[in-house]
Amino acid sequence: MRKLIPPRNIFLSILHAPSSGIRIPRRFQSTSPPIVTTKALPGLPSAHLFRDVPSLRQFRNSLAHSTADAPKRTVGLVPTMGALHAGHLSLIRLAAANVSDVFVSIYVNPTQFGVTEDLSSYPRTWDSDIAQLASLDAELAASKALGRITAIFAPTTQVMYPTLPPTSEIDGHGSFVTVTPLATKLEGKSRPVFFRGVATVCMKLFNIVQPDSVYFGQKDVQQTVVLRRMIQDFHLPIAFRIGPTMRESDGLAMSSRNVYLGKRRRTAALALSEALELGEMFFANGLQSREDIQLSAMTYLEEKRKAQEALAPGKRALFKIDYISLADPDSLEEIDEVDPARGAVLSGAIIMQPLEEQSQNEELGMGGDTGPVRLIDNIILPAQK
Ligand SMILES: Nc1ncnc2c1ncn2[C@@H]1O[C@H](COP(=O)(O)OP(=O)(O)OP(=O)(O)O)[C@@H](O)[C@H]1O
Ligand SMILES: CC(C)(CO)[C@@H](O)C(=O)[O-]
Ligand code: BAL
Repeated sequence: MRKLIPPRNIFLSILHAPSSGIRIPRRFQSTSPPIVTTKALPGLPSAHLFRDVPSLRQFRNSLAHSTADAPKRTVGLVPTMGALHAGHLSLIRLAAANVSDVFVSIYVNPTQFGVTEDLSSYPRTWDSDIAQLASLDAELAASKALGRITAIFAPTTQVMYPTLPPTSEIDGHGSFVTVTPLATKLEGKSRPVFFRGVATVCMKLFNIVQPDSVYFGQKDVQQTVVLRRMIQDFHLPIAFRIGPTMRESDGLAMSSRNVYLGKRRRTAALALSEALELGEMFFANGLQSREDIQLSAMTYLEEKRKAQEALAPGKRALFKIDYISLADPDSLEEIDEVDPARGAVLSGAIIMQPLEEQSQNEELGMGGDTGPVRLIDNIILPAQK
């Protein structure tokens, strides 16, 4: 069985990276994909795999100039951490509707994981990722979409952090992008280095790829707010696009981390999307106060939590509630009343606890439901037109 939280002493295991002389802790080393510079991928006839910056830049530059028989091409970047699912694919489809060349990055960025978080066990599913991209690219070709997947960027950590080993320590050294106070709210309260890591790696990806547009999912709403602010504040000439949250048929937001949920935890986890839907329903019926929206959602979620607590250990899936927030869509400040001209973001986070007792033949998730799993979700309460 895999443990989700790496033991602290993993930091004692330091490996030597011979080509640079930089010592990179094992937890920051990439295990997959194969080390190559650029090569064609099976099932992806128009795509190249890049693992370093110069080769990708060369390819990117070749797209920047029109020739007598070909117009200038446009590049859209979809950053991911792999373990692809329909949410990621929807962003690639959105990109392909807007640009000629879709670049997909697959990189599990160490600096956005806190020292006790699930970096070492984060799902890495390279073969399945490539198979899904191949089938999507065939779909794009058949549908005559504007764009195709033409580059997959899967850098190593040495490529992404060329001078200093990356750090997840709050006071660690390195070149970082910080976006405050946005990054300190909500997710940032529980994951203090998270948005520093996200903003830093996205700045690197944007500098390397130089995309015309970038595509992010609504599911990670605070990430979109932080990155949009970063693009604005640093005058990056990039269009920022957000794709809607893709959900399972029962409403659970798709997430790479859902693979850790066996049937019992997955069923209990629905409480989060249901609570947000309840708040949304009140808003849709004309209610605008925090009490009517945030408090109703919170009360519903708390009742569901207590209902699990009341069950026997072999039957229940305990979870902790981190927050239910009703916030302004740009500042993420908590609000008492939704301003109809601005709308609001209703968001939440819960932490599914490990199962205490498992029954025989129980359907378990990856890792045997032995580690905590953080789940987030949100619903946009739209501004009135
Ligand atoms: N359900 C979804 N619908 C739409 N976009 C999504 C969904 N889930 C993730 N994305 C987007 O895909 C991009 C890459 O996300 P990432 O690789 O971290 O996957 P993830 O499912 O969010 O993983 P995690 O479980 O770590 O949160 C992000 O822009 C993210 O918002
Ligand atoms: C944007 C991102 C790829 C940066 O590592 C990651 O935070 C994600 O997948 O949402
Ligand atoms: N989708 C955000 C990546 C993370 O939770 O680390």
